[in-house]
Amino acid sequence: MTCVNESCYCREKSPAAPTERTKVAIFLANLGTPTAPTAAAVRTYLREFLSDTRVIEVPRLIWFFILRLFILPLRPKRVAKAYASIWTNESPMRETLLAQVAAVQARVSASHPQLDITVLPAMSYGEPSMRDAMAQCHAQGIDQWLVLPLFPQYSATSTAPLYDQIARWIPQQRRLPSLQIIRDYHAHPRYIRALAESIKAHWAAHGQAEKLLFSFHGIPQPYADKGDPYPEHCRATAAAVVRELGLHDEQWCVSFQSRFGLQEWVKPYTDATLEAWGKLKLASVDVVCPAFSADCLETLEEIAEENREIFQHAGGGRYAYIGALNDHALHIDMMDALLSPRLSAIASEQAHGTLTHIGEQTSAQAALLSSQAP
Ligand SMILES: C=CC1=C(C)c2cc3[nH]c(cc4nc(cc5[nH]c(cc1n2)c(C)c5CCC(=O)O)C(CCC(=O)O)=C4C)c(C)c3C=C
Ligand SMILES: [Fe+2]
Ligand SMILES: [Fe+2]
Repeated sequence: MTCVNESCYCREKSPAAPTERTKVAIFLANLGTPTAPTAAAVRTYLREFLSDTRVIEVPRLIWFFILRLFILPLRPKRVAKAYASIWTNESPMRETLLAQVAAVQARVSASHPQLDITVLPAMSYGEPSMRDAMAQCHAQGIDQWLVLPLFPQYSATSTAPLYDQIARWIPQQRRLPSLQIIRDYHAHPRYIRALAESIKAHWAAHGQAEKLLFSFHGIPQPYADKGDPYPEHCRATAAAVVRELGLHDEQWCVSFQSRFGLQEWVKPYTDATLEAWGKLKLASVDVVCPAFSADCLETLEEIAEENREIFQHAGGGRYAYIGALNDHALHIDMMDALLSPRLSAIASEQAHGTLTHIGEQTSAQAALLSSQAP
């Protein structure tokens, strides 16, 4: 690999061009989903998911009994039915994650041919697991890892479990990789643009509703009170998209969906908002769910079906769900934009070995050097 800067000192002084391309792993990580739309598979999934202390902060012993006596015996049957109603050959989330992996693999391999990049699917709960993905990269001797959790807004309940899994893996290893985790991208211009364009495309095809509802997955209010920045990230995402769309205040609203358990969650609630709008005889509403990078149970069933029923039963008119970004080209562009600077830095290191890149000196440094030249 030769340096692109013709005047660079590394062209003469750097070690011989490496014969092997640096191996890089990109982990595209999402929450996880059951392996089948059956009560047994949903039980296995919920047991793992709801045993995570990041997700459930109830004291362990109390939660052990609630989970085993009430939730795992009762909930899977009902939730499996909901999964069955959205299942294709696969869980939509897993199917989309695999499509995203294939699209990102094609994109980054083309844009960084000097690197040997492997893009892998990974999930916090269920298969393919983050643990297995890490083991695979380790076995292949991949020393450069980039982790992209597909949660645009950071939450201790969604993003942090991936950090935890990596942190638990680290003490078991002797040879550790170089590691970068992209914490969030809730205000990244490419993400905002992808969302705004998907909304505009929906309006072009179906017309614009009276109101646009940004419905985000909720978290319990006490978690936010203790410092989880997630609700602020959600509001910032919505405000940025609204700026891009040029909407007035009365044309849009933020709400939070998917409550679980008895405690208070971040408000306003999506179902209560839609019921109130229905009672006000709102003629039309569009709902978009920016926290979900892939369509899943919470969008295809809860938003597209359950909440439509709530709105229209209360007296509301036309109801449309604007699908997640999934593997749309602008979403893949966004992932490429998040990854590319990091890949370029690795490629640059590969080209230069450990040398400092003096070709990138500031003009002041350059002037000083030339004035000192004999
Ligand atoms: C206290 C419980 C939960 C918190 C906190 C929570 C946060 C959270 N979740 C997502 C994204 C998804 N959650 C999904 C399903 C789901 N979520 C919970 C509970 C909490 N989530 C449960 C129990 C379930 C399973 C379904 C059910 O039993 O109701 C999904 C869908 C997965 C799928 O298979 O399709 C997603 C996606 C985020 C982003 C988040 C915090 C910000
Ligand atoms: Fe150089
Ligand atoms: Fe959830």
